[in-house]
Amino acid sequence: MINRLSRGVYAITPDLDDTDTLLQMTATALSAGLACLQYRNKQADAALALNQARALRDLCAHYNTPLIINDDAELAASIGATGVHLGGDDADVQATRERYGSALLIGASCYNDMQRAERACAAGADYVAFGAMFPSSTKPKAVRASAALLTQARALQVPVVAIGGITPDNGRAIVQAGADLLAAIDGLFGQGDIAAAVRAYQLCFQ
Ligand SMILES: Cc1ncc(COP(=O)(O)OP(=O)(O)O)c(N)n1
Ligand SMILES: Cc1ncsc1CCOP(=O)(O)O
Ligand SMILES: [Mg+2]
Repeated sequence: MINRLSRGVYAITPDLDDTDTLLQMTATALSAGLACLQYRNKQADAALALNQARALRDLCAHYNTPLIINDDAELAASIGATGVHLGGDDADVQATRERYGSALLIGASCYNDMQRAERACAAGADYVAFGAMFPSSTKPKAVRASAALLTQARALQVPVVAIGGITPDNGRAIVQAGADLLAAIDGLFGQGDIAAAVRAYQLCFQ
């Protein structure tokens, strides 16, 4: 079982109804080398989410890449995903850890709040995520976080994820500030050449 994410590119899927398109785009990203994939589809009903999550589980297994399910620990556990990502409107980290034990890796949104990150780690989170680092076209109303917070978060001793408006051009400074993983939606799946975009983000870690 994967219990710690490697450094690198953390791709998050866009809201796509068309499962063939989702799988084709995601396979392209996976083939270029991701540290992690998150299935996030805020528009999907339960049947579509189950169908897409299962298909992504099989694809991620082929590429030996961890799959995180956004928002829904029950879905994550039921399909045998690596883990779940939980934010402020989602289930509590501690309750999720108590319910699923070590079966799920748990990631926690910490926005711009170091105390929230400390609480999440104390409750059993396996990684902490901060952001939005920059204006995000995907989530324009997201609160903004500073790069300095990433540096402080190193002390938590779990992988630090940065999210929100991250591009290959601004990502290097974010890695230098302390991010272990760069999470992106539009900078990857909004690009004409998804594999080239993954490789461009990878350069931020060199
Ligand atoms: C890696 C990562 N970081 C942050 C988020 C945002 O989670 P949340 O605040 O619960 O918002 P939604 O994504 O559910 O709209 C994330 N999904 N992944
Ligand atoms: C889910 C989420 N949480 C904060 S910003 C964001 C969206 C990230 O998408 P993008 O990489 O397109 O800015
Ligand atoms: Mg959420």
